[in-house]
Amino acid sequence: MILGNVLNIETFVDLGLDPGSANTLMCIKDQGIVVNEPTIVAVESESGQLLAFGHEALNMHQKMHPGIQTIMPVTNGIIGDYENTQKLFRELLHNVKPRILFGIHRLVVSIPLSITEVGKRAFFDMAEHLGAKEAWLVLEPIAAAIGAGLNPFEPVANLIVNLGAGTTQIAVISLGGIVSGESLSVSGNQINNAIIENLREQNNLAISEYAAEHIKRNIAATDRADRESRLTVKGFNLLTGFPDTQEISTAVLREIITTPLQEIVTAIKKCIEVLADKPDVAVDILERGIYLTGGGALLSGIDKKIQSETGLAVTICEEPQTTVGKGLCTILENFEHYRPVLLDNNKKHKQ
Ligand SMILES: Nc1ncnc2c1ncn2[C@@H]1O[C@H](COP(=O)(O)OP(=O)(O)OP(=O)(O)O)[C@@H](O)[C@H]1O
Repeated sequence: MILGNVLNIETFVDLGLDPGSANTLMCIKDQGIVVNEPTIVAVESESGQLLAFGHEALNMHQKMHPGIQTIMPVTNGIIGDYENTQKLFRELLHNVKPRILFGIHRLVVSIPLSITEVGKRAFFDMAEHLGAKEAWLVLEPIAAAIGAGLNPFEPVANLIVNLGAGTTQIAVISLGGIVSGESLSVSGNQINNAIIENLREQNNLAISEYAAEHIKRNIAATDRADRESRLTVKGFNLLTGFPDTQEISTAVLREIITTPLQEIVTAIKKCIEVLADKPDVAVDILERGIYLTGGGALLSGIDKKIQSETGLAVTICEEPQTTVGKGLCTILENFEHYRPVLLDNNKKHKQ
């Protein structure tokens, strides 16, 4: 409830949290996405004191001196560093506008398919530390399906592929559950790593994560989506021991990212192949195709690549990096309707 437009303060809110390996999104019921920041903090190495978070910390990444450390506390969609995740979420919440006066009533967090019971417990503990009265979890592909405007309860199967930074989540969803699913630890980060490793080995050029990200955003997954050209790549020449600039053809760079992309395509195919004993589900997928969500769906030509390898139509969802966040908003706004797809911590919720 808004306390006052003049004060611009909320009392208790229902909050959605999409804690990605690269980006954290938060949404508030009836207000949409209110936070979209990189999942990173910068801390003082000795004391661990927080110096910066989100975009500001990302700008410091890989440019620090030994006195400063940057940490990406969420790994593959699960909490890797509890203390720094908590610091980050607290700061992000503190910056939410309109200000939250008393705290969180209901918190819904998206989690990857591969999460363990310990991983779920970490999110429930985090919710308690953040002062949430109720905590709920939802599998990321289900939140993505809802965000894409699909009805997860329908007796019709939908194939969702969420291409994040740390994981690729592939799921066939029908009747509110996962018919066939796979959580692959090959996604945007692994494509960047392939670029970094190949240029180091083949060109003796050491480049930053930032440079690899820039390259990836300027090449395509298939030659049919790419206009052949050359990219200027700056880095450190390991032979001369000096900074260096090299012109590298997009065809060569595209070849470098083929291996991780092929692993993603193979995993999608496997998820479809296990449907041999469920022909009706397979027919639904044939008719409806594949829905791509997550920031990785923005890789130029990835739809064409998956389409040519699977023979299925591929739809890239609008603003795919926010599809899960949009799904969380929809869940908060229709909580009782979506409750069957949510997991709680089996504790009695505080009144
Ligand atoms: N234009 C683009 N071309 C290619 N890749 C892109 C583009 N824009 C963003 N990405 C990639 O999208 C990924 C981030 O997507 P997203 O924010 O959905 O991931 P995340 O939710 O943080 O990760 P995860 O779900 O794995 O925990 C990064 O790997 C980034 O490189």
